[in-house]
Order: sequence, then structure tokens, then C-alpha cells
Amino acid sequence: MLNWREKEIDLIATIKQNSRNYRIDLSKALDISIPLRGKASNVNAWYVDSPKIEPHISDGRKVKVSEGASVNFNNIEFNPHAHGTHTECVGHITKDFYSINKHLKKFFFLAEVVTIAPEKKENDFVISKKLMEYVLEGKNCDALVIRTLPNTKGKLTRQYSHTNPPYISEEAMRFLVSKKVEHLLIDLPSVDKEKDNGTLASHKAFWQIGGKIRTQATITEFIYVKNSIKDGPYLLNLQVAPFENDASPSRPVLYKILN
Ligand SMILES: N[C@@H](CC(=O)c1ccccc1NC=O)C(=O)O
Repeated sequence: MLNWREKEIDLIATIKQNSRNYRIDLSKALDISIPLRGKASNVNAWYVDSPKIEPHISDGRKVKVSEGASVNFNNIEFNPHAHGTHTECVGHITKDFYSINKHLKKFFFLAEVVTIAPEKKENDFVISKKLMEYVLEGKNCDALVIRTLPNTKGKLTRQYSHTNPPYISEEAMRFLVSKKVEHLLIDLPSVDKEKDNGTLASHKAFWQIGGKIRTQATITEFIYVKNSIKDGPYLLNLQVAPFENDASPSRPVLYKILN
């Protein structure tokens, strides 16, 4: 229930791309990031400890208002690849350094939200080219947001290490590149198999390693798209915290396209 001061006010904008108009309501942001908490229940992968958010200790005392300090002043220790929603660039897998903060320079994209049930292939669950072709039939988008099934709140706290999560096949990735998808967002820890001896076939295919490297392309992992967000076209606002690193925590936000 909203009180009289909190009356919802629409904020309608029209976006024009290639002579097409898209209407969105900027007051209705759909956040698809996972909050990062300094707790053991925080989502986790890649065999690291949980993230820490703890008061800085100065002269043996916690810098915390409830402990007599004038401010709260926490140190934060986390790993962007392991602990939540993050966006990475090709620098994740290259000898050369590429910074996500330097290579993600536009922040709005036409996106498609799709839902996929990865298919069983031997002991793995895989997003195949066939599944990818099916969900992208007749669609064109700069950014693709993949929600995998089953989709439960467990994705906010899962401990993924040694669980062999689903991943995307190399052929499916090549298909995305042929469709000119530049920004891929997914609700899993990786687009590759957890234990692949460093092959990273899908990461390499997406950034076109060995060919003309797609330095502008990004992969966002560990999103969470709740079920109330329906499949379809959206405007995506994708931004990262300005770390000069291959990857950084990010907060993707969707706006439903109204027309
Ligand atoms: N699958 C790789 C490991 C890997 O992908 C990885 C390892 C640590 C942190 C992030 C990783 N991949 C993220 O997409 C391997 O088995 O060597």
C-alpha cells in the first residue's frame, strides 16, 4: 500500500534506434543483480571463502557507531568472479590486461530476456545451439539475458563449488556471435564447464580469441531474473563499479518495452 506522499509517478521515455521507437517507463526498474552480503550464505563459486564486510580496526577498536566511533567504516573483501553479479571483459582470459571499466563505455542496450532449461548431455546440463536458436528465432538484440530453469531463490545463496553447474556449448556461443549479441547475461557462475582444465571454449568463442577479438563484448554472470519478469524485449542499463580490472561487480537493470 502506498501512502499519499508515495504516489507512483510514471516516467515515460521514448528511445529511438534505427528509426524504431521504443517506449519505456523509467520509474519501473527491474533489478536483476544479486545483493552481495558479508555472510557465509552469500552466493559462492570457485572454492573461495565467503566475502567479508567488517569494521576497520583502528588502534585496536572497531570503527563502528554502535561501538562508540563517529562513523561506520567497513572494509570489504570479495572476489568479483566468485561472489555475485559481475561483468567481465576479454581480460578475464588473456595475457594482456583489458579493463572492464575501459571497455564498457555504453550503458543502454536493447535486450531480450529468454528462459532456457539446459539439456542433459552425459553428466552435464548444457545450453545447446539448438536451444539457443529456438529462443532467438526471429529476434535481434544487442544484449541477451538468459534465465535458466529451474529458477528459484536458491540462486541468491547457492554454494556452487564442485557442483558442475550448467553451461553454454561452444557452438551455441558461436551462434550468439553470428547474431551479433555483444552483451550476454546469465544466472550461472560461468558460461563454461566448472572443471574443463582451462579450456574455456565458450568464453573464447564469445570474445573471438584467435580471430578479431571482440573487446567491446561483455559477459555478466550470477544474475537473478525473478519469475515475475516475463520473457521478451527490454531496455537494459548495464553499469559496473569503476574498478580497473578484468571484471567488476555490476548491477544490470531492465525496463520493459511498452509498445
Ligand atoms: N573451468 C576452469 C576454471 C574457471 O573457469 C574459473 C576459475 C576460477 C575463477 C573463474 C573461472 N571461470 C569463470 O568464468 C578450469 O577448469 O580451469
